[in-house]
Amino acid sequence: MFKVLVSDPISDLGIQKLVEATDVAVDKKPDLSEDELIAVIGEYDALLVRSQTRVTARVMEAGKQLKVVGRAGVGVDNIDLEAATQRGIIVINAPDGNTITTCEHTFAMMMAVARHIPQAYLKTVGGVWDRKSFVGVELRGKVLGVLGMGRIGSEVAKRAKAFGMDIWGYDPFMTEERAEQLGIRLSTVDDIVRNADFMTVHTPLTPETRHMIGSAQFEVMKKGMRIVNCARGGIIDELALVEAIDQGIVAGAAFDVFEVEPPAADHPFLNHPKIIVTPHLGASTVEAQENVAIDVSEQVLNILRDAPFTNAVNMPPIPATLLKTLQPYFALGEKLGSFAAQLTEGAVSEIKVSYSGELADVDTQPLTRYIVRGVLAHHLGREQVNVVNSMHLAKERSVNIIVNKTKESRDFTNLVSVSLRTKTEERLVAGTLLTGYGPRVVQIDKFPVDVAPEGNLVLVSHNDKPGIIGKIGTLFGNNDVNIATMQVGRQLAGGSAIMVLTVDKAAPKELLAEVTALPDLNKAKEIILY
Ligand SMILES: NC(=O)C1=CN([C@@H]2O[C@H](COP(=O)(O)OP(=O)(O)OC[C@H]3O[C@@H](n4cnc5c(N)ncnc54)[C@H](O)[C@@H]3O)[C@@H](O)[C@H]2O)C=CC1
Ligand SMILES: O=C(O)CCC(=O)C(=O)O
Repeated sequence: MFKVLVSDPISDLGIQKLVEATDVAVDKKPDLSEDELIAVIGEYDALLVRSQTRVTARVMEAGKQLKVVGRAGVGVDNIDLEAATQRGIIVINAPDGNTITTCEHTFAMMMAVARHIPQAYLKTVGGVWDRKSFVGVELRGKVLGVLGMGRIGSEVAKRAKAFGMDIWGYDPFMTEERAEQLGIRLSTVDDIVRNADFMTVHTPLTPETRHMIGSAQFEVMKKGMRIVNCARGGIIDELALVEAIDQGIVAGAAFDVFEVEPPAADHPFLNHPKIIVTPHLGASTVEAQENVAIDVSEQVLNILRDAPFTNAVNMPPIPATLLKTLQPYFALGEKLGSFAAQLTEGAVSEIKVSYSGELADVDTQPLTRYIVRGVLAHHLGREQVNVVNSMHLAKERSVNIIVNKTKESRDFTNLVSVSLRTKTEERLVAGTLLTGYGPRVVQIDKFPVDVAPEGNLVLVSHNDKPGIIGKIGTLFGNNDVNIATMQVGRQLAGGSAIMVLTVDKAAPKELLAEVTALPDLNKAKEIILY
């Protein structure tokens, strides 16, 4: 008999299939503290959660029988994925079930902020008949900026059209064709910030999206903008937003999510007259909670019964012998993918992977998944993309994947090359495993190099002229950024060349701008490899 623990409020109807299964016993224990959960988790095979239960490494460690953690919802930021993967615990989510519900909540918030509904309600029930203080604005004819055009962002855009809004969208994976299909204007964050009347965010929280709207954006923002966040706290800098409202830049904001949940009693959003809030209710409808619970229950049953399953957000099993051969390449593959993604500008439409040398004889599919993960995770977030779902996510975004194999591998026993195609360019990064040295990047575009793919790198493209290295070294020194290694690659003396620097800390944007402004410099770009 399998034992399943449900530790958050999850729809009864949704988990009916689990409850009725003759080989499963379900216990519901909501509101457990971490220690209470640790005390009981040892006897369970599966754990079902929403967003309240924090499934930490300690919980996983105590879950000696635990085979699967099911998240009834999208975001898995309350689950320690690394710890789960290390212990072979499969983590699954239900990515589709709450899309419409969250989109509708976004609209509820957008309309509430446009018409001051919560503020007017409070006054009216308090006995004050005040019609002057709450003059609102129409949605019709206004520019709506949507940051993140995935499942929820796309549904928001479709509905906003019915309100007669002019929709400007930004997503690193959105192509012009997709924007045309949706009838929206493919835009940039900067354009949206400068032109939108309403802005809504629908991205995951990643190092790249954290504070993507902060003081720099508020400084140039269109005056009178109204901002909605029903995605994740932290995408918009909370303190900078309050300042922007108080300075009259932002007219109002509606937030369903907070950087820390629940927010402290003295959080500046609470009691602010121009900010309305809900307690992370985006997915809280009867329908969505049923949908996500049904999806996740079905997958949990499949996993417990050893049947095929979908929507795993961490590692799948790979046959032991294949794993032995491929494992050393996984980190290299993911880093090459990430390197190539950071090098490339615009929406990626094709990922071409070539395996040369000894890799030509083995099933490289699991490795391709790592490479695709590296490419996609740069924009989608590492917790959202894994080796189980990376190919599926690429397909969903119409990214074509081509794999070639050849026994020939120039001077290396093995060579993995990853090239990414966008509408305007094709960029290539190739790497190898060198015995005794580990992963190395050996080619960037047409230039041979030899670089360890880790930490903070700066890639400089320039003309091969005397004195350039010295000038760059001086600028880095002046900015207190220590250069650990420097590699220069060129094809012909005096022609175009690249320089790859490994640096001890992130290079500030201003420094990169100074380097780019040097004579004979084309571009300086930061590449971060974890
Ligand atoms: N408030 C709530 O209760 C709920 C919140 N959510 C949250 O909403 C967010 C969106 O969910 P979905 O649409 O289902 O996810 P999704 O994965 O379908 O879409 C996210 C999109 O964000 C894009 N993106 C990544 N980095 C970006 C950047 N720097 N700039 C612009 N776009 C970027 C991705 O390319 C992707 O298309 C997630 O954070 C999710 O956790 C989801 C459901 C309920
Ligand atoms: O379970 C919930 O209500 C939270 C939903 C959510 O934020 C998500 O699915 O990402």
